Amino acid sequence: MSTTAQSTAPTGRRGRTLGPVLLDVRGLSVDYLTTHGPVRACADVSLTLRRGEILGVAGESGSGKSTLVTALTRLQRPPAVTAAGSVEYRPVEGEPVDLVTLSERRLRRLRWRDLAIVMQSAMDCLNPVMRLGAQFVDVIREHDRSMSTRAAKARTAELLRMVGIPAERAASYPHELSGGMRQRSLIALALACDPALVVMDEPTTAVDVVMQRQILAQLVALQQTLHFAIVFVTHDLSLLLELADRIAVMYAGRIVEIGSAYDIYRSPRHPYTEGLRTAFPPLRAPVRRMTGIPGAPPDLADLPPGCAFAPRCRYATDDCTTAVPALRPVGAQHVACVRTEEADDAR
Ligand SMILES: Nc1ncnc2c1ncn2[C@@H]1O[C@H](COP(=O)(O)OP(=O)(O)OP(=O)(O)O)[C@@H](O)[C@H]1O
Repeated sequence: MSTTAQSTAPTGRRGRTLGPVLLDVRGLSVDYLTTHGPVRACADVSLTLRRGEILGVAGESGSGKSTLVTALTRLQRPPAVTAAGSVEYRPVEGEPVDLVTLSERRLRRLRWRDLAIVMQSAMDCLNPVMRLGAQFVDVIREHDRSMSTRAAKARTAELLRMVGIPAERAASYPHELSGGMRQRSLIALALACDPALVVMDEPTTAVDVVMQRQILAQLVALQQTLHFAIVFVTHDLSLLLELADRIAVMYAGRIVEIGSAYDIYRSPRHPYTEGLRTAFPPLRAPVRRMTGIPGAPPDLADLPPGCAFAPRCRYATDDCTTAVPALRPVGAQHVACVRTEEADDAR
């Protein structure tokens, strides 16, 4: 059965009006084909993303966040294969397309111009032997052949300035920039062709906390001006509580809770979300002792029966081991837990 988590809310945080649905993901499953058989790292994920919305994806290391977003953008590499599901992308003009089955040629046309991705490590994405500006000009001109090199250079300067990098740094090689500048230049590059969707996989893990906050503040400001949608992946729930309109929490390859950042902050309904929230308290919350979630995430090749979180869950009973719980509406969120109501009483 497909687990569905639709957003019907027309407004996001800060009272922003969200546009129509941009991405409609249905029953997406991704397997890693290993010598011991397939390992499902993304299981039956369904979600929608609206124009201008920021969706955060949170979860511990190994929960399947990167697998999900690389499958969304069709950037997964063997041994990963999309085993089931669809990713419907609805452009402003033209018919919706399923990114899972779209031809490589049509997909190439969508990249950068419709969907752009910012990965964890700028060094893996930037060409080390090419000056920064030349890399921008290449991307800009590949998608707009009518633009002169001169105009593309002017656009590069504008993009760099947008993220607080002096335009003359276009002449630098990536290794001549600080880590923060490299990450910011990747964000600028992602915005080069004015995409409707930017997917970001831990885009600030390589920089220190102060730089991280600066980059995120800049990102929010840009997003409010340019209105692109963001799927933002991180293990740090506190960061998403500040940034995202909605948050999807992943555990063992599944979405276990999805809801508005406000609701997830105020009243997490899945015991795993509750644990994550305690492990990553909101930045502005009073200081208190941080506690991790006891135990470790399961081996995806050897999942426990029923709810994969049950062995670590303080509310678990035998009921939890009979079947994988489906996402269901609980209050304002969707939660995959059969014990939510009982856990609420115990909280
Ligand atoms: N190349 C691979 N071969 C086999 N299994 C893999 C491979 N890459 C990932 N996996 C499996 O997929 C799971 C999810 O990995 P993924 O990188 O999507 O998690 P993540 O939540 O993004 O973690 P992180 O925060 O560490 O990047 C891993 O725990 C592992 O079991």
